[in-house]
Amino acid sequence: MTSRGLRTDDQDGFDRPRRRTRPRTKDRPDYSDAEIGMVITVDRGRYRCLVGDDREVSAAKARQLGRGGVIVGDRVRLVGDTSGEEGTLARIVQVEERETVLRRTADDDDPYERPIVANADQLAIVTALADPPPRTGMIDRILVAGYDAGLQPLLCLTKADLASPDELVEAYEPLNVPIVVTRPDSDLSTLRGLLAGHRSVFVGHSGVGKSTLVNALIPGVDRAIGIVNEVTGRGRHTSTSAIALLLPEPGGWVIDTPGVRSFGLSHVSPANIVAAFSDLSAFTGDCPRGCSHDNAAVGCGLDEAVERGQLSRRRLESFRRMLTSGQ
Ligand SMILES: Nc1nc2c(ncn2[C@@H]2O[C@H](COP(=O)(O)OP(=O)(O)OP(=O)(O)O)[C@@H](O)[C@H]2O)c(=O)[nH]1
Ligand SMILES: [Zn+2]
Repeated sequence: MTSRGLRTDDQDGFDRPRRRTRPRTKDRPDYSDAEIGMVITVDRGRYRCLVGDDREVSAAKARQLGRGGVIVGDRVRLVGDTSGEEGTLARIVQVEERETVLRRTADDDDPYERPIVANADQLAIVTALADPPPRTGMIDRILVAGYDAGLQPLLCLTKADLASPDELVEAYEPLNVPIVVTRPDSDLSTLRGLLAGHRSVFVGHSGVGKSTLVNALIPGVDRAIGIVNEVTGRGRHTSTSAIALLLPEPGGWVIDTPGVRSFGLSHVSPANIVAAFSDLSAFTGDCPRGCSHDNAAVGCGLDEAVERGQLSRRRLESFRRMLTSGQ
């Protein structure tokens, strides 16, 4: 792989190929026979990587990779001591091209993109039915980020012992998003089935029960459950990085992420989101150039499809509500 194949979120930090007369091999070392690992978590500049099936290697980032640029889910080339033995440290010299990147902006006025997870294919939006109360705006925004990143969404409604899921189920059914409802001691086989063979990122507000779910899905894993410390007033669960965890047979990965307060979307374009829905993109071919496809759009092909009876009004409304949350 050449360094031109790199896709990172911190391009400036990377040593881009420059035009020189010196032999190219000097500029672009060949790491194609370096070992490949998957980054499973990041902690204070140390990257824990899984090499092969069961070797966990701690690694630092080579200086040429600059700031940022390596995130959980990345496939990386490792050199140096990759034995994984206690006290050893390998070096990440290259990031393989990413299939997907889930990102958010801290808020919409802050255009700095914060990539969260690489190479996932499914996005589990975890929302509590109560405590904390569900916020559809937040669900919509995470959905938008997921569609933009090319991830299959999945809505996971927790704490059904505290409140009914009916209203939310009704609101999200038109989007054809799979919905799973859980409560303490619920049978998780439907959820397991949806996760099998996928790399699923779990995203949601703090306290919705992500860690509780992960613990139930993966025997032996001990994700800290958020209990507020009475002395410090802060949550005991202070992890700041995502972590990738292997699911038991039939396999797949869960990537648990720290709770988020907001989900900025200034990096997302409406065209990208429409493209994620084949039932809608079929009608946007005749939209005026640069059509925003939202309620304010004039001559939008989606409205015309509703007029002709080819698209349900409810479906369009629910799509537009989601779209508006991304602006
Ligand atoms: N009643 C009820 N409580 C739940 C359920 N699931 C989780 N909880 C409780 O909700 C609280 C928060 O759960 P966590 O699993 O720590 O939530 P989290 O989403 O991982 O939170 P962060 O780590 O801050 O992102 C804990 O006290 C759990 O015991 C549920 O289905 N019903
Ligand atoms: Zn349109």
